[in-house]
Amino acid sequence: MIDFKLIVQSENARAGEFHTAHGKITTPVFMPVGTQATVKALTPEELKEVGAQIILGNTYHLYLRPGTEIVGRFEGLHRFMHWERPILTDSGGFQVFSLAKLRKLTEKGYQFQSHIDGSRHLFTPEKSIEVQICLNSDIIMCLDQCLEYPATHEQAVEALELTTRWAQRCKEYWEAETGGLNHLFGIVQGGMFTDLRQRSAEEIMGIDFPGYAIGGLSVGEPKELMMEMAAHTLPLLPADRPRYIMGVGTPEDLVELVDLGADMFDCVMPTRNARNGQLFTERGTINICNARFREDEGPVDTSCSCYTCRHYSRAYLRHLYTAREILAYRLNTIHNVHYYVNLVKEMREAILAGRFDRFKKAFYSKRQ
Ligand SMILES: CC(C)(C)OC(=O)NCc1c[nH]c2nc(N)[nH]c(=O)c12
Ligand SMILES: [Zn+2]
Repeated sequence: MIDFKLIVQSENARAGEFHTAHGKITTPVFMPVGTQATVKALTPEELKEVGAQIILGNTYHLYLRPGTEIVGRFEGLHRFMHWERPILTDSGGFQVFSLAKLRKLTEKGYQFQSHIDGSRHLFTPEKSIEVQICLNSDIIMCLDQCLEYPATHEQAVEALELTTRWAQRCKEYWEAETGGLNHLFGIVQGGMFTDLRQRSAEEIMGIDFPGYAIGGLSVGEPKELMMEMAAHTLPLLPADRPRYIMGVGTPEDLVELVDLGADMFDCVMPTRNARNGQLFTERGTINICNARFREDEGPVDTSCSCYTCRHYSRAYLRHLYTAREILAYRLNTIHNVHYYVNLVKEMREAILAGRFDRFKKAFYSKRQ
């Protein structure tokens, strides 16, 4: 079982820690996304330097390419990609829907055609767990049905009921196959309906998992609706287990959700926006290609201690980006991932010091 320890709770914000087969994780934690066994543009050494504790991989992508046979040769992802710290793998559900062609959802699982070579596959809950065990990831996710937005109450009921039946199948297969080498997290769905979020949470908790994720958010709904669903669902989850909000979010989202009691986050924003020239600072985001940075000798953010901010000016980063130089993507990504990892680290420190409210006020006051 998981040894999640709550170190302090101020209001709803929590600081905790738990162990995995590849080391300890302190929460709140941000997980950089490394979909195809790499956090794009960074080496594992650079990831460590920016403070990443754990990264996310995607079962759907790695199953299709390079495939479990090759990753299995290296006894899993860690040796294959030279990352010795924890890895969380997503189960493939929502990737099938956002990437695969000609996909069909049946009781058995997802039927789909690979977006790479058109080959046909059936991804069942058991198959997803089998692949994640082969990847040797430290936290594995149930195969769920992530519902698009908007959806009717009826559609949300169907999706949460399937998600519950699949969660049961995932747990049974996981118990038979590993019995605890890794942590299997359940995923709560229920669309944008508080009654269904409640029902999904109760059904998933009824199966009992080491940790719980809230899925189906940041699917295009208004921000206040996302926050309403999170605010309703988070307190329902057991206090002694990690709570993971999937695919979220902006820096503001992370501050709000930690305040509501969330512990774990993953999001493509820091890495994807870095490649689009959008950089995060304590005053908000900047687009580095903007002409106003042409002669700016200052760092991206004067309060940032990352490698990029210690050695390079905005003028140079703007030059690299407008010239589409490869180094632009690397330096931008180092800064953005450091920003996100550092933000949750500062929140943890504030919670431990009993001054999270002051932290939150200061966070917003700088972003006027
Ligand atoms: C559409 C985007 C990616 C913006 O957001 C979501 O889909 N957000 C929800 C989400 C992200 N990752 C998930 N993994 C799984 N298993 N299930 C989910 O619901 C999700
Ligand atoms: Zn920086």
